[in-house]
Amino acid sequence: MFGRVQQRAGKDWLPTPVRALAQVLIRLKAGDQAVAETFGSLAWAKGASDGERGILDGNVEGFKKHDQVWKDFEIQATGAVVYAGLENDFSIPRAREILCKIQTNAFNRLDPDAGMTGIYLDPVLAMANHSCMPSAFVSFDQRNAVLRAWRDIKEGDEITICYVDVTLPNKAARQEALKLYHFECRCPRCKDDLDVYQACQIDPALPLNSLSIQPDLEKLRNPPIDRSKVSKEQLDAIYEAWKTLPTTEGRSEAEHMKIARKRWEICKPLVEARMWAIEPLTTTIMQLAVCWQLSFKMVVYALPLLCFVSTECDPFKVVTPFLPWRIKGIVTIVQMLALTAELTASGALARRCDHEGLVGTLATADQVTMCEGLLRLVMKQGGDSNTGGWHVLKQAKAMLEDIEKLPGRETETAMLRVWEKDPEDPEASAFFHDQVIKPITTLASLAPEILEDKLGSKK
Ligand SMILES: C[S@@+](CC[C@H](N)C(=O)[O-])C[C@H]1O[C@@H](n2cnc3c(N)ncnc32)[C@H](O)[C@@H]1O
Repeated sequence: MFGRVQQRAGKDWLPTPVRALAQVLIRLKAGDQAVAETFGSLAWAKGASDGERGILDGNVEGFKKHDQVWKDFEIQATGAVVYAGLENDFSIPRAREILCKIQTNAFNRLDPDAGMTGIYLDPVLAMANHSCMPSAFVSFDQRNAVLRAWRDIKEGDEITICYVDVTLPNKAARQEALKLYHFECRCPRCKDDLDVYQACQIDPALPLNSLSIQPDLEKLRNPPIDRSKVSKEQLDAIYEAWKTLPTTEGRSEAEHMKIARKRWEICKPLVEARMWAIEPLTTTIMQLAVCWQLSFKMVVYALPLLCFVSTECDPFKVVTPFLPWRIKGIVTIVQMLALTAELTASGALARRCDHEGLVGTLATADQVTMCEGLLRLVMKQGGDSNTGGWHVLKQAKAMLEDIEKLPGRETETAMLRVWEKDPEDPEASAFFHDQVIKPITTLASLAPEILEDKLGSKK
């Protein structure tokens, strides 16, 4: 098939849906029973009106209403049939219906590391309906999909998942992303158009954060924000204005800073309302942190920003602490702490950073214990959601093993091991709080001032 594409189109690749459709057709022709039960029998796919239609729903009537999409599907169906050499086996309209089934039921394999990396279809997982406040989520571990509870699920409760990026900023953005599923979401978040703070407050997963990098449940229940400073209309206007600015990908640090200052200016009302978890403010901060991580001059400043995003933004946006995004955020903090620990030990920290509060906090914190505590948290949160292949967890495990080999840390390691076994143990819990959570919270608290200093109008 790829040989034909190369010959006819001079390309060595095919769009993902075309490849997926071709795979279904080839399997059908080869007599694969499971594929026939899922997508429709061979007779049906050939055009017979009395053939079995398969268990998957394709929303064909819904797709037909979108002229352009319907035409694109025809081109894609033709491409799959022709390039697979199956012109004499399948009718294009039926191939197009199978494509509708694929589009309706396949997961975009959205990877926290690599972004979009193809699609995944499993007929059982495909039965889960959507909610923007789901009870479960699917994450990918190499070629496996893992369905995991987002919160406690009682027997008889519906298992729902979020079909789109759960961190999309508002109802309009989620509805747009859901367009091709042909339904209007009526979940509690959409019904009352709740923002992330309001949605977090009513999310049954909120208490799970007692074992997280943001264990202050009171803060999650009553966030210290001032909603009166920014209206709903303003929120939308900020998001729209932000989108008109150039993106920061692939830019030099100087160019990124220029754009970040404009973004900061646009986000001012959100900053004043301390609504850090509302987009586009979180992304502004996170992208700046990523830029600073690669900068010789600013690398130390990336640390408080990352702590800030992990404690003041992510828990509101993604309420469940063991979602890959949140775990990855913690591992990134550990990587940064490994660097600042080295700078602190060699005495180079003060030369690389002129922020007294930041230098002082790092000088008094036991950064290795912070790393070890965070890594044990990651292993606890991430360990059983995963079949073992996610490289972020492998990395965390390797870092933890390295720390365990360091001499003279027996007391700290012993205490953290007690915590890992029983986070409620009073002594171990107090140790974890003092040595890990407290310094992270202090580092995070420096971020607003650093951001204003580097991005504010006086610059
Ligand atoms: C992957 S399928 C889910 C399984 C489907 N309900 C079934 O019985 O085959 C996706 C389709 O289910 C329907 N659906 C999913 N979530 C929904 C929701 N929250 N409200 C209404 N319809 C929904 C939509 O038609 C959507 O295109």
